[in-house]
Amino acid sequence: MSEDLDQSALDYHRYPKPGKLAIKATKPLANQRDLALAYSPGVAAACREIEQDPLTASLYTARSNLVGVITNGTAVLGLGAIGGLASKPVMEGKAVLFKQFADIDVFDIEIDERDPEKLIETIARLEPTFGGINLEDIKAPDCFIVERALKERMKIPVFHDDQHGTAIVVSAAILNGLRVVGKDIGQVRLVTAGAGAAALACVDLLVALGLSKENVTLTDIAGVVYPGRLEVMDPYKGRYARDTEMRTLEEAIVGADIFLGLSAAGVLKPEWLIRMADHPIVMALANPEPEIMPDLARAARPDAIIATGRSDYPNQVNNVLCFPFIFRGALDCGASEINEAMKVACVRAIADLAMAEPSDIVRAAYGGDQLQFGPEYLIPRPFDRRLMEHLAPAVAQAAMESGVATRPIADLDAYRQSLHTRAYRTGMTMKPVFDQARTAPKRVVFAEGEDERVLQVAQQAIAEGIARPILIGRTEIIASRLGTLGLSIRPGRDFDLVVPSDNPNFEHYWHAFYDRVKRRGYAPDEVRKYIRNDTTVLAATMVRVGDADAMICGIVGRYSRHFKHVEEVIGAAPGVRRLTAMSALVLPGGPLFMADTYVQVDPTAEDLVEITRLCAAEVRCFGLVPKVALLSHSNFGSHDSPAATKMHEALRLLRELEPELEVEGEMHANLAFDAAVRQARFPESRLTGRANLLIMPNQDAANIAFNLLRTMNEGASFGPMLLGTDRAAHIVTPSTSVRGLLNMTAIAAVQAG
Ligand SMILES: NC(=O)C1=CN([C@@H]2O[C@H](COP(=O)(O)OP(=O)(O)OC[C@H]3O[C@@H](n4cnc5c(N)ncnc54)[C@H](OP(=O)(O)O)[C@@H]3O)[C@@H](O)[C@H]2O)C=CC1
Ligand SMILES: CC(=O)C(=O)O
Ligand SMILES: [Mg+2]
Repeated sequence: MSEDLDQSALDYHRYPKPGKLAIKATKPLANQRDLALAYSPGVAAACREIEQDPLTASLYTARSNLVGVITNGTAVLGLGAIGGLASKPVMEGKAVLFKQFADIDVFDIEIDERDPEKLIETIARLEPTFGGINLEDIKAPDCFIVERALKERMKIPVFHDDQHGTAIVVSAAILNGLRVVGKDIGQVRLVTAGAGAAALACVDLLVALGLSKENVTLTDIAGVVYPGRLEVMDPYKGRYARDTEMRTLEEAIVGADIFLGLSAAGVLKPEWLIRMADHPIVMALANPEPEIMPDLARAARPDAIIATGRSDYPNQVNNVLCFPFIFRGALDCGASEINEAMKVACVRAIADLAMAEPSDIVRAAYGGDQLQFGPEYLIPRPFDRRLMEHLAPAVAQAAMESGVATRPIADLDAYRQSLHTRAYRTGMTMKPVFDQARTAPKRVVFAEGEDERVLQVAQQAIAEGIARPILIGRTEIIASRLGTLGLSIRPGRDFDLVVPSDNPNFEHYWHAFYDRVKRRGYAPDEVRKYIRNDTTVLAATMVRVGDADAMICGIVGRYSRHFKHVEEVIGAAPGVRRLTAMSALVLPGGPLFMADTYVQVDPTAEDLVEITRLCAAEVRCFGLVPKVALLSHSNFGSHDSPAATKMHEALRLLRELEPELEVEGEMHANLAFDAAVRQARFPESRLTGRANLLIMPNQDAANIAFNLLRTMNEGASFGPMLLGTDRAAHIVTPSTSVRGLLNMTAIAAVQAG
């Protein structure tokens, strides 16, 4: 790992609060009454119910959505037995993945105990706390003993992620790899590097899926596992001992179709690859350094299909693709265990999803990457938001069919639909935008380049690879603030610096600005002053003449002042009548966009149509299908005030101009979110589910609603995004945070592309 990545990782873990997790209350506790309900005496009612019927724990406590990620720190990634305390960042990390990918809550538990029997005793006693147990990074063969004993003793799913999570993802990748190369699982020969937790579970599952046991050769630190071997042996490896003269991986790999590495860095030599069968599958999955780097493997065997556990190469085979989603399905149907049928269902669902036609939404989420099933795309990517709705129902169905579901799901289609909605509210709103920005980083100029938030964002934007920042400001101020903040970026090397008082392009810029505003009452002298003193004018002019691709201003001063200059210098794109501002919130129900929050005070019906179309196009950049509600005090024609009539007229025009757009109105705000009430009130509604874009009748309504929601919810907000401009330009507000500014940088960079 580079020193830079190390330092960034340390900062990530340390600031603004140490660690990656916190506990959040889900019920109000604001007054004496709340206290009486949450705690004594009210809480006793919930206790009594559970005492009488233990299944009601899923109704009155968080247990049914709570997983324990439990380790003793004896085989942490490829780092070895580093102990419970040092393993805590990994376990907190697993917890965050559970939450972000599948909305599952986790307590990470690190236990200082190496004796398997004592470990079993400790974990078994935690059953009242959890809906499921995810064992992590416990060394082989202890992990087999611990898992088997806990499965027997506990009535909740116990799942050793390094074994089964890995095995499920590896099996999906191998099944699909064999499809690509046209080989039959019953015929192929597989050789492993590693005979520990992950490797043995992979081989077990592959054998269950049709791999012939006779075609498997295990190798580990002592070479080939054969009958009678004494060195580092255990009965678990012994099950695959092969009667052969071969003693080394170098010998065993000759003629093999599949190499499965779950061992250590650099174990596989390129020259050995040459002796594998045609079109070999090479899975080098040791973390963080694989058994062979993909470039070396590719050079030795151009016909190979190659996978690693890393995110920086194609075909990332990592258990993160499995554990959040298999637990989602298991928890939702109250499964008492995760059995073989559920694992196989998960394998098939992962494999099938990779072969499904990628939607435009998924393509957008990966910056337009070609996600076509083939040698470089064997299994879905971890950020594929379809994973939860495909995998969890398949797992739940298998649990029900195999009789282990204590709370069977009556309507799987409705369940699938609810997961679809859930997948879009798990904090990944900005992901598609960042991915798109990364594909072709743009030059983004910041008018307030001396601001500390801008300096931090500049460093992060460079690290994220989303933009090349241009900062407007004074050399010495920026240098001193970079020092105070401990930031490593430097002008010239990492970003460009434009000093207004010493600007070599001064002549060029003031002429360009003058050209734009000479008919707006500006005199040449005044224009020169603006270019020297007003950094918003300077930034906008740079974008206008092509010296920057996008701009961000507004951290200091009023929105209206910045807007005036941006409108003068950059103006509207051809075909756009008026600019508009859209703001966004990330709410528990998913992202919510609103317009016009800052620019158009009282838009006409025609203006509202343009606002809706500009905003809907922007919503698509977030990988979302726009669902638009035109809001009003009137409900489907219940009032005929001018404000209600213009919303009604806007809908009529939108139906003509954008018949494909899912838009409905005019309606009360609650109907935008509550599909059932909407359907009862107006059965012909063309809006389905929850609206994600609210178009308000005027700026007062939009701005007030946005600020109310922003204050009352803890969720992130971003924007305002200025839409309809001829070049990408955004005016943020003085209260913007570093994260908000970084988001706007990514949005600006994407628009500039
Ligand atoms: N991509 C993914 O999703 C996952 C990757 N992994 C990675 O797989 C590796 C193994 O993990 P896990 O099974 O949990 O750990 P274990 O400790 O249970 O097993 C490690 C195995 O690798 C063998 N081994 C170690 N060093 C060498 C070497 N130099 N040459 C040959 N064999 C070697 C060990 O041999 P011996 O038995 O003789 O000691 C043992 O069989 C780790 O790097 C881990 O990060 C694990 C889980 C998921
Ligand atoms: C990915 C994982 O769980 C491991 O490497 O241990
Ligand atoms: Mg692990």
